[in-house]
Amino acid sequence: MEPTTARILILDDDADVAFAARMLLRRRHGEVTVLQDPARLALALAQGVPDVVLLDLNFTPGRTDGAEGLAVLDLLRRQPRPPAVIALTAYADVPLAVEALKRGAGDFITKPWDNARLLAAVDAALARRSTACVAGAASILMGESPAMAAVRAMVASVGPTEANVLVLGENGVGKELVARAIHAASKRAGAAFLAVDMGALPEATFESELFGHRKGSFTDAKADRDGRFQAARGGTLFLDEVGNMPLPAQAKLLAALERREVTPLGADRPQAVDVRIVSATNLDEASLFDPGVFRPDLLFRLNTIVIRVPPLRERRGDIPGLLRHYLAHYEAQYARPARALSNAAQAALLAWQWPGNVRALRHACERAVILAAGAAYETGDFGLGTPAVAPSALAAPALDDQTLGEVERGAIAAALAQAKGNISEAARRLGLSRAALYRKLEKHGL
Ligand SMILES: Nc1ncnc2c1ncn2[C@@H]1O[C@H](COP(=O)(O)OP(=O)(O)OP(=O)(O)O)[C@@H](O)[C@H]1O
Repeated sequence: MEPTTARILILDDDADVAFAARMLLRRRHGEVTVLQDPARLALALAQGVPDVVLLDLNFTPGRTDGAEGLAVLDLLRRQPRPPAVIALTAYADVPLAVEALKRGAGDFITKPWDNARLLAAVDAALARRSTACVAGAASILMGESPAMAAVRAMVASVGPTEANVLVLGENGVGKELVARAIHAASKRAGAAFLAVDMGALPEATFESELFGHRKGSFTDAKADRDGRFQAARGGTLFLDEVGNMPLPAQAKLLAALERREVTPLGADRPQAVDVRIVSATNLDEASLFDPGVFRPDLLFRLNTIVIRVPPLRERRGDIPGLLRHYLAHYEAQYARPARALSNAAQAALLAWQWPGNVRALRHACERAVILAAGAAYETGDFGLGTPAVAPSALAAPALDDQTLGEVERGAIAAALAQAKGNISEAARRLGLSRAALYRKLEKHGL
């Protein structure tokens, strides 16, 4: 797999830990640097702000209060374009990790980590980093269309309640932004918002990830560990891609939601949980109501309120505003001159089907800002690509005539067709994380 161009910084005083993380991440990412002394961070930042920082919260041996790490986190968050931060904590330190989440870290990993989990966390951080920049802006959910106004009105009215909300919509329509907006409008806004990709949780570790475990409950359980339900205590747990969970996992989630308590693996007593559940899926409603795909009793628990976010092609009135917003955003980010849209480009972008919705529009704007060379943005700068490939055209062509890129494009298109457009499922078939698959979809204009 080709490495990404992401810049990753590991801040950890433990040389062995930093070395292990660097070796692992270097296989997948372009630039991975290590700093063992936080005093040298200012100098490192002056040379460029990384995309992701893995931040140990305690540097001085013997210190466990996390004050040093939290101070570094504040410094990172004050950067003009702050990096995504993944806090590294000792296994017993979940309260400290939660404090880091409240102060702007995007995720946390407990040491010793699971390699697959660390790689997935970095991928997710890279994908979310851009969202976080927008989330910081005043207008989180942009769009002048009546459909978006209705979504915002729903968010404003259900946000302050404790009702569970299910957000429905295709990939890239803004479901996670809606979930964040609900959290921001709720009484829990000061506590953590924790997103979990339910479609990507392996069945074997599902319970321990969500509900935690006790030392010795399985071979690798070297210490007690809280799960996501405990970590989001007092806040909002965002169950993303909830429609992609296998049925046995659905039963376990249902039991936790019904009883409002979870039992960590190996524990003899359940623990009460205090989380508000917002979930999202890109399943169409026919599949969602198919008991062979999704348990009706679980659906009943999750969908107290349903918010449907329509695809961008059904609210084209939002396109001009989103284009203006993201072009200006990337012009500022890449220090590029402000350009107007040519009339032809404006017409083409308005007419485009946007199969990847707002995410694709956003990436198209980034690409145009980087590539544009003329006085105005032209259609070609946006790399709209060819319309979706028909599944019938996906029979594998002879390898001899193809470049590696074409083979990759074909494999991705075939996996998407087999997964009926379900991104998590296609990513699983390809052995990629969702974030990595999104990057490849952009690259190939799919
Ligand atoms: N209304 C909006 N205003 C501004 N930006 C938006 C809007 N909707 C989506 N975006 C941007 O589009 C991208 C995708 O949004 P988001 O991750 O919320 O979509 P999603 O529906 O949760 O996607 P997926 O189903 O793939 O998880 C993000 O970068 C987000 O900032």
